[in-house]
Amino acid sequence: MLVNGTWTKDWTPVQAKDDKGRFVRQISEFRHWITKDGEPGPTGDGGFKAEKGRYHLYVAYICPWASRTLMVRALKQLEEYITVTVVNPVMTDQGWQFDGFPGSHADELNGHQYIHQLYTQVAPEFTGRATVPVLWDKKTATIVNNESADIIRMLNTAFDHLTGSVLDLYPEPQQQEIDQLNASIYEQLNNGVYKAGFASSQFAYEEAYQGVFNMLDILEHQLSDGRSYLLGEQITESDIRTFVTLIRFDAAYYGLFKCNRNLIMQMPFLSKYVQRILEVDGIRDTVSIDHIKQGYYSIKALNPNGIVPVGPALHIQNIDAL
Ligand SMILES: N[C@@H](CCC(=O)N[C@@H](CS)C(=O)NCC(=O)O)C(=O)O
Repeated sequence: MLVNGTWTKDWTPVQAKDDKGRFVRQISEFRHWITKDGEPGPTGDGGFKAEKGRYHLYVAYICPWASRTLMVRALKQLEEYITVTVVNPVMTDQGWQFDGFPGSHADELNGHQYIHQLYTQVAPEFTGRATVPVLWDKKTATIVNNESADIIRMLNTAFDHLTGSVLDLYPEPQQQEIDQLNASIYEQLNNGVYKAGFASSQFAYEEAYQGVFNMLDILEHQLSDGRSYLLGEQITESDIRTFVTLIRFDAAYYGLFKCNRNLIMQMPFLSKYVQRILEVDGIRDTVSIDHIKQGYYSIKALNPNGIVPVGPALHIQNIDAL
């Protein structure tokens, strides 16, 4: 991580833990919003008007938080509006690195070797972890936002007048329901798998494991009435947040993070749901199972020899082509 703008060696995945050995995630620092007219959003400063070609996303295919921004970019037809750089999936002792792996890119925009250099370019005294996603403003050469929850919400509306997109992932009448569902999905599932994987006590691991499968059971049940998406026939933010964890589950979390009561492919409604979302236009391109496996299994603290398991055989259609 960066301390007063200087990279401290020996990257470790655990950011902080509480007195019971629970994994604690860092709060994101850059919180400006792109808006239709450049007016300030709910947090941060104004000046970030929606414009074609002005903004850029730095992402990792391994990262569920970054992937949700890619999903919304695809669903909201923003591919022509926001450019993307994908980092190398294998974490180095200087964190995320550019280039050198099939499917990853050089940093053509800023010419850096590591993501942490973006942070110090903008904030020379930055202290904290250099995370992806990073939403970058090419015009003012700064970080707009590094919190994926904000990024997916701003992308849902800010460019609609330019793109003509009518898809609303956070429709007004369902906002309360979506917020409630998102909160439990985040706590028990999205971050729950990390809490299981990075637990530093048996207690913290088991608590997280229970949460993960409790949430999966709830979602499996919710889908069992035949609905297409969690809240009905319309895809929403909650589906995006759920999908990014489900698509990584069998390939990485089941093994590496010890979330091993069962695979997602053993849960019939959830497997069909994953397949359904994967088939939505543009989504398949946001997933790389190769990056996911290589990336997670390169976390030395959990897998010192870096051996990547061959299985499990994934029963998701066409997943091998990803
Ligand atoms: N709150 C952030 C979390 C992002 C995050 O934790 N990203 C991880 C990858 S999955 C990261 O970049 N970690 C690098 C590090 O911790 O040094 C978001 O949702 O945007």
